[in-house]
Amino acid sequence: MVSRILPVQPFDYVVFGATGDLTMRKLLPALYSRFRDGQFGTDSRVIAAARSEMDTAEYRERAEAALRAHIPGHDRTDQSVAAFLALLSYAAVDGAGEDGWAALLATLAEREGQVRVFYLATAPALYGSICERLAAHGAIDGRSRVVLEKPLGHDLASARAINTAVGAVVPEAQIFRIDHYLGKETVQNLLALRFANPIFERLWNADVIDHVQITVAETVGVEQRAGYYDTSGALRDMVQNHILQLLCLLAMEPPASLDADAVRDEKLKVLRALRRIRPGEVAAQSVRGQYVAGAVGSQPVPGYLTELAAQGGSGGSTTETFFAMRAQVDSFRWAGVPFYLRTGKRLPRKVSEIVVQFRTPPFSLFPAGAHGPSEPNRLLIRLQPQEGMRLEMMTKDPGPGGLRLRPTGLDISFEETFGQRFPDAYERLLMDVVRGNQTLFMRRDEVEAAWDWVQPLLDSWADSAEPPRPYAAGAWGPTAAIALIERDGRTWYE
Ligand SMILES: NC(=O)C1=CN([C@@H]2O[C@H](COP(=O)(O)OP(=O)(O)OC[C@H]3O[C@@H](n4cnc5c(N)ncnc54)[C@H](OP(=O)(O)O)[C@@H]3O)[C@@H](O)[C@H]2O)C=CC1
Ligand SMILES: O=C1O[C@H](COP(=O)(O)O)[C@@H](O)[C@H](O)[C@H]1O
Repeated sequence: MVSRILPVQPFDYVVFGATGDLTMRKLLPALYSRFRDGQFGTDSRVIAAARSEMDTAEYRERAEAALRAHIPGHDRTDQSVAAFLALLSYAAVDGAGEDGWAALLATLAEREGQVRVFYLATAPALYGSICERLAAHGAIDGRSRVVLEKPLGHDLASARAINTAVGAVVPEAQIFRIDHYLGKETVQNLLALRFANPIFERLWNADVIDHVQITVAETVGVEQRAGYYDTSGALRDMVQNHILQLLCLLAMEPPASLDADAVRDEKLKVLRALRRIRPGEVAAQSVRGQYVAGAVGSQPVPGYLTELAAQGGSGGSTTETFFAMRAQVDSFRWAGVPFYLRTGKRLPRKVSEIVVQFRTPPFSLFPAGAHGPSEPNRLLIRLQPQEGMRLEMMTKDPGPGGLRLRPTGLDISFEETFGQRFPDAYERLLMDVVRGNQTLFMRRDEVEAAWDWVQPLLDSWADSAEPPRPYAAGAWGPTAAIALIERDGRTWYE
């Protein structure tokens, strides 16, 4: 159980894209978990919308199967599942046309005055047209919120076009651009780590920190999402949003308050301070890769192109499934401190981790060799799995006869410390939308600044005849990714 549940006001949650992968794997389980924990009651409703023709009974069957597949048995009861399913109804609606809107609007009209959330879990190309129709039908009022899934657009121009189309009919204060990484407990903990613990904040600068690494590694391939992934790739799928958000939280100045705009203003400054990559520097500062057949956890797995072909994709895709980069934040605080970023599919382990490596002492009393190994201090922030933190430091190896050092660590496992289930990121975010709290959502200028920074990479790849570098599934990306950091005399933490 999650501690201290603050109930939210009754709502109607309308999910467009309700038959899709995201709804089934994440949104319905998150809503169920919040219902089971008593955060909302039977006076709220979930209205599932997609084009497929089916009735509510059939949708509830699908939803039940999804809950059974994605919520562990010890976290659900037949009674609470049945009570949750009773809140669901289905409306066949075409977000790009006129079919089905009358029935949806009639359902909404049954609860005038209720908070309405319109969650757009569809392709981003539909966001503008769904919002225009919602507005034209009078479904948007001061109590409505619209949630936009990531990645918002395909590049800077399309992101701007979507923001403009949605912004023309929905006020910015009612738009929630979701990045589920911001809903992860360990990501929010970055704020607590930095700003509730002065010992760290005083060290959080270029005088003390040598470099920062952000790794978001996955063992899975493209799963059943090849159609989406092949048009996206690692840069759009993971870096433009999740990894840049992590970088912002690590690098930003202390906000004046936890007010949504105060936090988002500081993140925006980081995005704007990120050094733009010039076309001639792309190859030296970044590496893109694509996996070929290999083995992950001793299981043989096919290459990306084979997985793509199995889902009807055509050969010769140059979509990157791995990306690494040396980024630089041009500010007083971070001058000269590289931020090494990497993410990929079919890597050896699923791990999301931040490594803050501190500088070595200006003079060593313990030269390496004579006194055992010499390792720099590092703060490891494990976002998932085994969430926690570890401060790596040198200690004296116990025993007589000389003074030898040994690397040891101060470890905090969040699971052991708090002894409770960590809610899925979507649980927190879905309820924040109902509350109208935008702190953990991205503002228009933030999203566009992030696209603005990645755009030169996208342009350079589009102009280049060079394909991504191959790497065997189960390796840490192409060898060029190792060279990227080792050229600087540093090494990836593994
Ligand atoms: N899946 C994931 O893990 C993640 C997904 N996302 C984002 O979430 C969004 C949805 O992704 P995902 O669930 O994977 O996609 P899917 O392709 O699995 O689902 C798309 C959904 O949109 C519906 N849809 C398509 N066209 C229309 C239309 N004209 N009107 C109404 N509904 C329509 C489809 O149903 P039907 O065909 O019946 O209309 C289906 O329910 C995307 O923007 C994606 O980038 C973000 C993070 C993770
Ligand atoms: O947004 C996405 O994130 C997932 C990884 O999320 P995590 O919470 O499991 O770390 C990724 O698999 C997917 O491709 C991407 O769209």
